[in-house]
Amino acid sequence: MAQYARTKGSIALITLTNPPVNALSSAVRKGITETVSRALNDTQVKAVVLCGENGQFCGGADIKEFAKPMSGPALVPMIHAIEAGEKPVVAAIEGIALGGGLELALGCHYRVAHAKARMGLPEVTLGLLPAAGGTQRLPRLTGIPTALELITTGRHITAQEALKLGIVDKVTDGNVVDAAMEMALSVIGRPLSPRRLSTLSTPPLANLDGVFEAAMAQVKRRSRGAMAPVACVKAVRAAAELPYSQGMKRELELMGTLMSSGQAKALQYCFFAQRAVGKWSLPNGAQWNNSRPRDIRTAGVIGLGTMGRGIVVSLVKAGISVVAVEMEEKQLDLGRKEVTGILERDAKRRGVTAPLHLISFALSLQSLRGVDLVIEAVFEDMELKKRVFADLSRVCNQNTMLCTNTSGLDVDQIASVTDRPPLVVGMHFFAPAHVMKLLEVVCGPRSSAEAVATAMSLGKRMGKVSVAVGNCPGFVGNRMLKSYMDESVFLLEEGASPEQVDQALEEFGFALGIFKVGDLSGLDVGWRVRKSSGLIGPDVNPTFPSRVRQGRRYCPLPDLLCEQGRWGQKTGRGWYLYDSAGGRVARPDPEIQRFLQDYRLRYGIPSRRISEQEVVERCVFALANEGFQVLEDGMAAGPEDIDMVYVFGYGWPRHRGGPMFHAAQVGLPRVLQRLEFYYRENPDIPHLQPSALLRRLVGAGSPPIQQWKQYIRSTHSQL
Ligand SMILES: C[C@H](O)[C@H](C)C(=O)SCCNC(=O)CCNC(=O)[C@H](O)C(C)(C)COP(=O)([O-])OP(=O)([O-])OC[C@H]1O[C@@H](n2cnc3c(N)ncnc32)[C@H](O)[C@@H]1OP(=O)([O-])[O-]
Repeated sequence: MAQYARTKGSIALITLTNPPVNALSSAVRKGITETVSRALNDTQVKAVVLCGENGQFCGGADIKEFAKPMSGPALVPMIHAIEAGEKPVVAAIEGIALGGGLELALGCHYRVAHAKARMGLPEVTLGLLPAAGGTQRLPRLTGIPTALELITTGRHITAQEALKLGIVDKVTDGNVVDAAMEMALSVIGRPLSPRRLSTLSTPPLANLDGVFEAAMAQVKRRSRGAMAPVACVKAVRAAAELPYSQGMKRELELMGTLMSSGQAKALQYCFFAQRAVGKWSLPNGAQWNNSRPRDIRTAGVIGLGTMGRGIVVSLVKAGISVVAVEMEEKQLDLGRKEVTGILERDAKRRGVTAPLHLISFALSLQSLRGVDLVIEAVFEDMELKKRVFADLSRVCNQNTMLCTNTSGLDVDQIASVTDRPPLVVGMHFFAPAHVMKLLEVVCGPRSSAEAVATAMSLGKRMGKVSVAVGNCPGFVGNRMLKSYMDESVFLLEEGASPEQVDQALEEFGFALGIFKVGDLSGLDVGWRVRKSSGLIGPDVNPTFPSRVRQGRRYCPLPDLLCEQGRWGQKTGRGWYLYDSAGGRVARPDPEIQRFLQDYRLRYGIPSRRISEQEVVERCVFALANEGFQVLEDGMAAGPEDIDMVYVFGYGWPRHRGGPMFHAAQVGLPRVLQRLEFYYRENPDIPHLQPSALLRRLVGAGSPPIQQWKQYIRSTHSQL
């Protein structure tokens, strides 16, 4: 919808009205087409100002319409009518001008932006490209290199940067519509052809081939199999080599290859899933829009190890004052140095002052008496955590919320030693905590709606994607990861090599294969967890460790590596070899090949050729199968929650949507059939046995993922 008004005598003011972001739905496109035609034909009107309602210019095409057949006026001719019109049109950009919204503004003859406005062409993050002339007009305005960078990254830029790049003509701190009116009045009568971007030639560029080859190499390296960035480079190249009309044909052609692709569907699913997980609900009816979060102004963090430091930095960057506690002087000084260093480097990068005034460091829990919320990040040991929570319960004010950063221990057990179980939740951050976007908010059976609401909104303030999950061993992410990791080592037993498995998973789209991830995070971490869970103990024969533990198949390979001091990067050798302890570059280790051959011989395991398909299917389908079990156990509210955990916490390739979305895209009958096949081959691996929910969904004709919740029969949901 677009409103029309004539103001200042000769200016037509067209206002986009489609809350919350004035997306260019078919109704809005119809409204713009009609009002622009009215303004161009109204003899009283000398110029036009285009703006958006509610302090937002335009969030681009309506993503919700992509799944439906196209209706209403098309964007390209709509924008062309504005540009070709004989009256100057000024875009008044407030809030956001993104995607089709910026393309609309690029079709205008002048652009005025409010100082706080943000602009960009983020289509690539939706698996698409700017298909309303953005790939042809932007290069003509900014030149090729800038257009390539903005279109292949999809990043948002500030009004100041847009002014510097020549994308906007003026930036104002005042009322942007007034400023646009002023500009409109000032340009009446001036020639418009120099302002029609489509008629301009793209600024010439030396070494054109070199620039595009480098850009293509970079997007291929960065996007690990994603199609859209590659298509974006090709579309911008058309702007450099072809006249506008042919360039537009190329843009449309390339958009056609993306629009119906599985990747675009996956990325658009992620867009809405990321917003859906914020709309949490609990079995007792409490939910995101009926539970008031507390306003957290002060926080305490206990334990300044790797996790604690990252959590302090994230809290401070969210403007919260923090008391950072560490029991030992040496550890406290180390933590202070690290935290201050990270904040200063970050502030330098952003050209601001580091908010060091928001942090204080202390050696005693007493200093946490008055804070609103405490996050505990001490060593992953239940007894230690219980001692800390019992002390906190004594020291902190009655209303202080107590949160644990445990990565898998029972939150309710920790809560049980306090005087306030309803105010205890898990806030499970991912390393490095000031970088990784995922936050698992673990709802214990006694956690109150207020506590969950507070943790979820605090996560959002810290720039995290907060996902509410149930309290079970490993919660959602680590619980599912166990099946994936187990499958990867079982494949080594049967004949694969770490490089082969990692290569298959990296080609699938993971940033790093599972064995490189193991070496990065330290193989000794999992070793300690297996010891504390009783999987490894004095009863295990050290020379011929059993391959059956707790009644299921077990692979002792990782334990045998750790016993040899192969802990990964930190010791310079793990599944791979590194130049030195702490080395980062992984090289295949011939010793590992020999070690695996000896191991198979010793256990009489026939080695066989394992295909890339089998590697991916067994790892990724095992993950999804456990995901179905997590849903059935009520530990995640829906498939979106699981998928966002994996996209934001475990490096799952975003252009594949997430383990559950991927299973839906492959086709649930196929996933079921493959799992049945692998389970028949390996009856001693229970996590390959297809989950009841998967069977039920296939039985119901594989309904779309958005309807899966109806088929979940969780008897004891926690969410
Ligand atoms: C031809 C052309 O070349 C092509 C093809 C295109 O143009 S493709 C489209 C390109 N445009 C984009 O990629 C911009 C996408 N949007 C955003 O990045 C963000 O939304 C935001 C604008 C920066 C605001 O962030 P926010 O944090 O303040 O609020 P929110 O929670 O995110 O959003 C508030 C509500 O608005 C909904 N929403 C936002 N943008 C939307 C859009 N473009 N279409 C439909 N709905 C949208 C969103 O789902 C949520 O709904 P609900 O959950 O409340 O029901």
